Amino acid sequence: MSRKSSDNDYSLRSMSNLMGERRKKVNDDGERSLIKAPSNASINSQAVPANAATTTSTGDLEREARKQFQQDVTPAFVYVLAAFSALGGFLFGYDTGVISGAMLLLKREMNLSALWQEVLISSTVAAAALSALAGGFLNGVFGRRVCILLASFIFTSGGIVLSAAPDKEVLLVGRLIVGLGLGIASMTVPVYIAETSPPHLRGQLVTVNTLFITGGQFTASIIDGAFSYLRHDGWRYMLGLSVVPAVLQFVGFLFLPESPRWLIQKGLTQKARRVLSQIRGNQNIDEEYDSIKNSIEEEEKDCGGDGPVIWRMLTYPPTRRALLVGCGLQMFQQLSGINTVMYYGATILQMSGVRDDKLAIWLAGVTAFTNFLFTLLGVWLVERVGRRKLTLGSIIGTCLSLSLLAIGFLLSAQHTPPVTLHPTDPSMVNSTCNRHLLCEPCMLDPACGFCYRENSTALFASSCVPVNTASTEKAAWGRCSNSTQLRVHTYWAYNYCPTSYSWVVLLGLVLYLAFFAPGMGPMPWTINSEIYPLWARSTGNACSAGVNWTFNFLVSLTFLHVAQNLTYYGAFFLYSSLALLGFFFIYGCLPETKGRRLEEIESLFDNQLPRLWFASQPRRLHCSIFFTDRVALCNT
Ligand SMILES: O[C@H]1[C@H](O)[C@@H](O)[C@H](O)[C@@H](O)[C@H]1O
Repeated sequence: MSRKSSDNDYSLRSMSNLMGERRKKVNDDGERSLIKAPSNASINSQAVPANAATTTSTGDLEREARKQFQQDVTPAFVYVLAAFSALGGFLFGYDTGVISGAMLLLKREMNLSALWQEVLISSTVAAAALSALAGGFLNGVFGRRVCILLASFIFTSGGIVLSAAPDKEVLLVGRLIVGLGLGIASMTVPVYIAETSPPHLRGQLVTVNTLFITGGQFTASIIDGAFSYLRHDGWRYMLGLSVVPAVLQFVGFLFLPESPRWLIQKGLTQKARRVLSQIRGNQNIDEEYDSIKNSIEEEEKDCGGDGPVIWRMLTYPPTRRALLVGCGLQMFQQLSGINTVMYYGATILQMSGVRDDKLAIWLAGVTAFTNFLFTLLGVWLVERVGRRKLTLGSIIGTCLSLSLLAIGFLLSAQHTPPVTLHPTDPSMVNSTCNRHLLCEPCMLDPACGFCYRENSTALFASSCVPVNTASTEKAAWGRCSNSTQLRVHTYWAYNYCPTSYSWVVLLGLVLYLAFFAPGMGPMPWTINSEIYPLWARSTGNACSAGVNWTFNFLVSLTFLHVAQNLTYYGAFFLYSSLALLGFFFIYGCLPETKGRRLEEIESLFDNQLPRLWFASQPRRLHCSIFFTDRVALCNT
């Protein structure tokens, strides 16, 4: 280290220690409650006396210096912890994403009916919803580290069962096992990262977990694309490869420490001190240790009472409100339709003119990549603009782009091509396909597809014919059942209609991902990892993750039915309205948690829900976090 920088370090460290001493002194004088107390509307900028101006600017300097100091010495170990934990996020994304490509091969090789395909896809999500709830209990009793080890062990076993599955029943068992791992990992990893990160990096590091989720989804689509050429057993590699990150995480966590907060809660104070010094490098940990310990003691007094944690949470107003906000965020994340856009992305791109069916599997990758790319933007923004602004901006953009998507589908439906040929075949007698006179109703009927010819100026010779039950890539009979003929200006459109308005839909899709991915994608996970006090953290995260998986299950399972009943534009207008509802909910209820210590955040929920956010202005944040001695000033 150069002399200059070590001098710098030295002075910053002395300043920090000095500030620590001052805080400690105030604490010793019995003012400790002020760290937590200034939560309510009693403090605002006007309450600061006139002569506070100079104090404030000195305060700003001190604050900057302190921030700089913290940033300069954040030990690399914190990043190692976050990266190994976020492998859980990667597996979340990989295992939910890989199945769509694997299914294309599986349904052919195992002769899967539509029902079996649906069961194999949704069983994992349903198992995740249940195990996320159980994860709350496991986290509280055994700790975060054991739960992450357990999840990676389950992922490994699930991957092995899936890759070796001799029949569809064993496949189902494998998918259920993977779902159990998903539920536990999805609720534990954000909590572990939040509890081990320093406050100024917490949002960013927890958001990295969602970056890993979307990275897992993107990797899954690449692996799907690569192994789709391996017609025989390609799916075994797709499903089995998840074992690699799972084993890596398991081995890594054998050497990584437990969350210091959980250790203090369990009374393992010496061990907690050791872990804190390890993860904070050469920083002074006394202050952080005392603050965690004090808040646990206070929590025990405050939230007293007996009974299961969920009951105590529901009967104690601040945690009840936090739970409502956390679950609401997760519900609106899924109701904004992310997973329908993820599944439907390839079809949307097909509509925009990419006709090659073989490309479909790669096209899903484009959507996944866009989601990943914009989540990266979220990692950059979260500590700059804060959680609240980022989430609000994201959901309003999501709402508008969903409307644009809907308008694109509406325009396509209004200008849908007519059916001009009505070929007869004995099988048509019982088919619904010959009743459709336009492409739109033909496309919405899962039993039919649109077969047509096209030259550079027009579409002609179109018919609505039954789909081949073994493969939706061609028709059951006629021109579009013949792969050779399909190559020469004859096209088979299943699940979409050719349209000249596809660019509107495509624009809507890109804008949707650009708005959703930085905010509504990661923030529900990030915010949930910070809004509950320690005693309620595992249960709160278990409930909110359970809500996320439940709505994921409901939305993806009902999407095709909703589209059939309301048409595609109806479905996307519905998701857009739900996102608007989500905007009002977030506007009224979500406080800013950026930069606060986990121990302080509980006080943000002291107010009635719709007024919550007024209680979270940054000025008070600084009063309460850094200048305990000045809180008295702020309070006068
Ligand atoms: O935050 C994640 C992310 O946005 C994923 O792309 C999505 O598939 C998940 O359902 C969601 O929870």
